[in-house]
Amino acid sequence: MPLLVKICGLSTRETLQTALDAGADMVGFVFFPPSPRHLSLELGRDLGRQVKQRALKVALTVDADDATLDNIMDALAPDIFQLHGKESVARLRDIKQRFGRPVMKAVPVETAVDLAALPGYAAVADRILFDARAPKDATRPGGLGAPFDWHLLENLKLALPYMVSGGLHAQNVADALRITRAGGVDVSSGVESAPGVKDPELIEAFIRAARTTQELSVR
Ligand SMILES: O=C(O)c1ccccc1N[C@@H]1O[C@H](COP(=O)(O)O)[C@@H](O)[C@H]1O
Repeated sequence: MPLLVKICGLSTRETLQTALDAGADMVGFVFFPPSPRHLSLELGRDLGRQVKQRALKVALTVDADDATLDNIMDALAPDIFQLHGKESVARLRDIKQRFGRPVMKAVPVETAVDLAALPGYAAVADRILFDARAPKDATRPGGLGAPFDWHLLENLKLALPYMVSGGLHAQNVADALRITRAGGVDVSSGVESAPGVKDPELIEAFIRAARTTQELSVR
């Protein structure tokens, strides 16, 4: 299976174009007001049009209600929802039924105990995204540039595609992939010069590093 590379938190036409031209498989748009990457619906609509099916459009939400998801559907027409809050298995099922889109459930990881939630989610989600558990006083549950202990996933057996995120950047993505054997990687802070400010060169370097790892592991 080819490696999936997702660049998340894009908020300008220029950096979205960089991600598309560099070959991102998924481009993520954040709809969560406390985030420095939060998009208005109008900007989401504009950026969504620019994608032109060159990558999958991912709508990142955190415990969003139906009205919010309705608005995002109308503006962005996402290919997949990334649910990054405390959404229950039942809520995942509701969202899939109501919106007819696949869902990627973010699972926060700090210790092995956090993996106990997996069987429930795996029965409904289309994909799992492992991210570092945010500190209790954090203003958001992700996008903090912090990694988790990738060795926790070393012996994972999951009959579902999964991606890894949290504190990734061009210099550590190879190690993350080697240890976790994930089918995809997702980055936000590691391709920014400041919170919410994407850096074109860092985006290109990240995608290049991830693809190089992929080529080496195929040989
Ligand atoms: O990017 C955000 O601001 C964000 C807000 C709320 C939930 C998740 C968020 N981002 C996601 O977090 C992970 C890790 O990001 P980072 O590379 O460590 O900055 C990634 O999946 C982002 O999509």
